[in-house]
Amino acid sequence: EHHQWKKRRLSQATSSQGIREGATQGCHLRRHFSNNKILVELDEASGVAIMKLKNPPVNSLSLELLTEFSITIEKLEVDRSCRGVIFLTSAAPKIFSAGLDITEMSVQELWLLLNGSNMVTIAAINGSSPAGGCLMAMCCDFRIMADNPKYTIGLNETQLGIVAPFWLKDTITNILGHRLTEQSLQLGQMYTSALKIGLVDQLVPEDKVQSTAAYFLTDEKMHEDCNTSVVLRTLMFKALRKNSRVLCAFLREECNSVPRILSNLHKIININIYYRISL
Ligand SMILES: CCCCC/C=C/C(=O)SCCNC(=O)CCNC(=O)[C@H](O)C(C)(C)COP(=O)(O)OP(=O)(O)OC[C@H]1O[C@@H](n2cnc3c(N)ncnc32)[C@H](O)[C@@H]1OP(=O)(O)O
Repeated sequence: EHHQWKKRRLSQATSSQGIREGATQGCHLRRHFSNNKILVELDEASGVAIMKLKNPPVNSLSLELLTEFSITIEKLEVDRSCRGVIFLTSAAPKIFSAGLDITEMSVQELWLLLNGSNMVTIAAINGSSPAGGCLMAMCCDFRIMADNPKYTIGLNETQLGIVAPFWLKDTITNILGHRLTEQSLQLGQMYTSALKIGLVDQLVPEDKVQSTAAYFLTDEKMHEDCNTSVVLRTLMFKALRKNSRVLCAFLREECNSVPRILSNLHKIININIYYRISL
């Protein structure tokens, strides 16, 4: 299975299909990376990359999508004009992702990539998000979801007869805590009230999901959050997850220079770039 994935990945990387420079819109230079299943729009002025899944009808995580996902993340990781933010969202209405395409490959590579990423990642969940769709969102640093009672999110693996592996359990435990995770996995529960249990960070009207994700990076949001930038918060997260002393020391050093950082968002962005390089 892994061999098949590697083979596909290699052939797609070498064919390099669909990478093109986009047009200038106003004074903002936008670059579009596009392949069959993933659309990326990178705004060079803000350094914000929006990554859209487009695998109709339900955005299932097929082998092809997962392969393109890996290639895209790797490209963004090394792209200096991407200042570390992805809004992961769906190009289709109503469904964020139906999860793994059951007939195909493991989703573990996606988990490794998103968890190991040095970029700030935000899931803009604009529809239902069962199983692998939920996993993908949980691997992001923040989750913004459309406020629509028809949309559910959760790990329904048990209902499908799949035993959740330890890494999936650990991911949800980090977010929900131990007891709620047990309940959630035992029942294979899908939630309509994901905010209440903390599975998502914010519910917003459907047409505001993407703009709210974008707002996370602004100075206003930083001031709202007690003058703590999203980048520093994310560094803290990642340091905790990786439990790395080096990373914690680096974070402490950056926190000491907060007043200097606060005055200028670009400095924060530079820190993030430095952080990425220094790992
Ligand atoms: C050990 C490793 C752990 C990894 C953890 C991850 C595991 C997984 O992700 S397993 C997959 C779990 N996914 C689900 O349980 C989703 C099941 N689907 C749904 O709940 C719904 O389809 C929906 C809410 C996503 C969408 O509902 P709706 O808009 O009503 O659309 P339909 O149900 O009519 O579906 C349209 C079409 O899409 C096909 N489809 C749905 N889900 C998947 C899928 N996961 N993979 C492939 N195809 C899927 C569905 O069969 C329909 O096809 P047609 O009948 O041919 O139109």
